[in-house]
Amino acid sequence: MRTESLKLSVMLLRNGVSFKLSIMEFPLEVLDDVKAATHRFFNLPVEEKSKFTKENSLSTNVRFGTSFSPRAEKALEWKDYLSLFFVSEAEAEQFWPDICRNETLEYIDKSKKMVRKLLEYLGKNLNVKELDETKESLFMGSIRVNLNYYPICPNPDLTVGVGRHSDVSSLTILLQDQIGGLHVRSLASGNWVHVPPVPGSFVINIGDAMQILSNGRYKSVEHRVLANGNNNRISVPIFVNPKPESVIGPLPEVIANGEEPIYRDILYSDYVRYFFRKAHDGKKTVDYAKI
Ligand SMILES: O=C(O)CCC(=O)C(=O)O
Ligand SMILES: [Fe+2]
Repeated sequence: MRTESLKLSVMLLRNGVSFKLSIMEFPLEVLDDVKAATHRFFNLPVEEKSKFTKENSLSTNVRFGTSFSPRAEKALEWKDYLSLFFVSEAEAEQFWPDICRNETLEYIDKSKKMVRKLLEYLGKNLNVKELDETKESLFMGSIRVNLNYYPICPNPDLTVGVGRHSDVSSLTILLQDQIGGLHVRSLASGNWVHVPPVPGSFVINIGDAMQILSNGRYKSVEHRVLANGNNNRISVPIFVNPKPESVIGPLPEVIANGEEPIYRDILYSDYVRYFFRKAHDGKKTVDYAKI
């Protein structure tokens, strides 16, 4: 298998600075394979894809859909997606679409080492000495992968690919193709900054769960994707989340020195439910957890 070192750029960690964290081995073939699998799935006839809609899917962990929150949006987001919540290989074997299953499982599997490394690194700044079982279930207790497909949009000025939002994750590992269109909002200037596709790299987003667990020391990154009038685009984010049944709040290590908690303890699944009830709306969701 071809292995080449992978550039990691961590964006907007605290004050709008984007920098490279470390270099590690990652089989780039796995990334090519999951991107090809994404194209294969979305190229299926609509009857095939429709087997995985909310109404038809045999599992609540597998969902094909359009847009984000169609009933709440003023203009539909120009995006189709297949969302896969990972339970086990056996469950995936049974319910995930054959056409992209193995490639997606491999992508998750190969990403785990990198995720641990990133979380250990981020944890150090929070006085978290090691990723023991408790911390693991808070930071990386569940995994969701989305295969995103943004079709060419005839009127790209009238809508967006994805509206401005932050992710509910602790970390998001985002693989994008070469088309471009992802923007992040600089905390320092408030300006939108394009995240240019760099072959063989991931974009790593800090998500809301990390903001809450770190008592606001790490800020989740606001981002959006513009609609594109000329090209189809794909992306494949892995959302590294707390376990749905975890109670998340500022970590004891963070507030041990007397720091005032600014977030309350909330059930993670309640937070996620709240997030998905409304249209994308910037970073307001995280205020739900404020004291
Ligand atoms: O497609 C992208 O680059 C970003 C997708 C995204 O923000 C998401 O799925 O939450
Ligand atoms: Fe996102």
